[in-house]
Amino acid sequence: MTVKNVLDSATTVGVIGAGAWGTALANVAARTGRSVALWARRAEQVAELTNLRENRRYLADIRLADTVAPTADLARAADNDLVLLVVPAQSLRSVAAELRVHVRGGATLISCAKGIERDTLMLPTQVLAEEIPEGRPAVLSGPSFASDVASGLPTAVTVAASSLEHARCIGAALASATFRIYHSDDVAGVEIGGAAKNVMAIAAGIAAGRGLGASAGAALVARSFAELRRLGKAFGARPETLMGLSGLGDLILTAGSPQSRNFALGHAIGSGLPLPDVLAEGAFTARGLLALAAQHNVDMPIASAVEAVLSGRASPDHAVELLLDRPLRAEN
Ligand SMILES: NC(=O)C1=CN([C@@H]2O[C@H](COP(=O)(O)OP(=O)(O)OC[C@H]3O[C@@H](n4cnc5c(N)ncnc54)[C@H](OP(=O)(O)O)[C@@H]3O)[C@@H](O)[C@H]2O)C=CC1
Ligand SMILES: O=C(CO)COP(=O)(O)O
Repeated sequence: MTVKNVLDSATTVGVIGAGAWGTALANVAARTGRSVALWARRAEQVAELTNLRENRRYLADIRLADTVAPTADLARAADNDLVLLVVPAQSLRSVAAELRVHVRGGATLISCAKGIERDTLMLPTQVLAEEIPEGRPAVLSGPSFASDVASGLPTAVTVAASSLEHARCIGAALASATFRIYHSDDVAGVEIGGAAKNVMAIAAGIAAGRGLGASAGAALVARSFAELRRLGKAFGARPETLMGLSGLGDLILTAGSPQSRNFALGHAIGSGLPLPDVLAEGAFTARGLLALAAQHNVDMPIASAVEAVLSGRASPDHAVELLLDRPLRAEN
């Protein structure tokens, strides 16, 4: 498929994964007038989506658009020009491996997951390139809660691909009045921001749960961004990407809102409450993030504190003490 016909009005869309984000993105694609196949792995979920036109477990009170066709048939969702992969980062490889035989050569594969694969330290588009070499990988990321997007509230995200023209075409194919899509060719920059901000949002939640106050919260976000920027720079990410929607924008959203599942996990840890049973990608990415940082000689004390708490090596209070005990230094 050429980049040109990504823009074709006949371009078809498949969404792999019917959680909160996959369901919201299926509705987003449907807004452009396209028919969308939405794949869920469980037949009973497909039946519910088909009969109720609602995803009660993951995105309650939002009506599934009429042109979204739920399916348990992976081939049906994969056999499209644009395929959005919206499963957790740690499941992406196994899903992509199954998908490969069904994908059209040259199909655009858009990773919508935010994380780092634990065993390989790969970013999601690297996993896609390895598992489906016939596809053309891209990433969609930015500050965007599924429920906001599905409710039609204004949202802006970034799509990145190795070719800027490819990214532009994807953006043009999926954008709508309330879903603005900026384009970029800084794929690693966009993916690092999305992975790191989830870990930082856990730190912000822990601080809020411990009652450390708004000033500490702001300091934590600023110093979290310094860590994200240092790691991004080591990967060759552009400063405007890191300061843009997928970096600073998403950090501000998730580290500042109890609506974030990563923040909510941190808040529960900090306040000693039962942990919420939701997908908090930062918990699966913290260790990989630190391993990548170590490979690049990048200091990430906040991410390190989060990992120490998650692995049980430090209590939240001890982690805070360690951060406050660090030597005073120039701000960078
Ligand atoms: N929610 C949001 O606001 C946003 C989420 N994202 C990212 O999107 C990704 C998905 O998140 P989200 O949709 O919110 O997560 P949810 O927890 O809402 O849903 C996860 C979905 O993935 C499915 N799934 C889990 N494991 C597998 C597997 N091994 N094979 C196939 N399907 C699987 C689940 O199916 P089942 O029900 O059968 O377990 C479920 O449909 C994450 O990386 C997240 O960071 C990005 C931006 C916004
Ligand atoms: O990535 C998100 C918003 O941009 C969703 O954040 P949570 O996964 O923390 O809910």
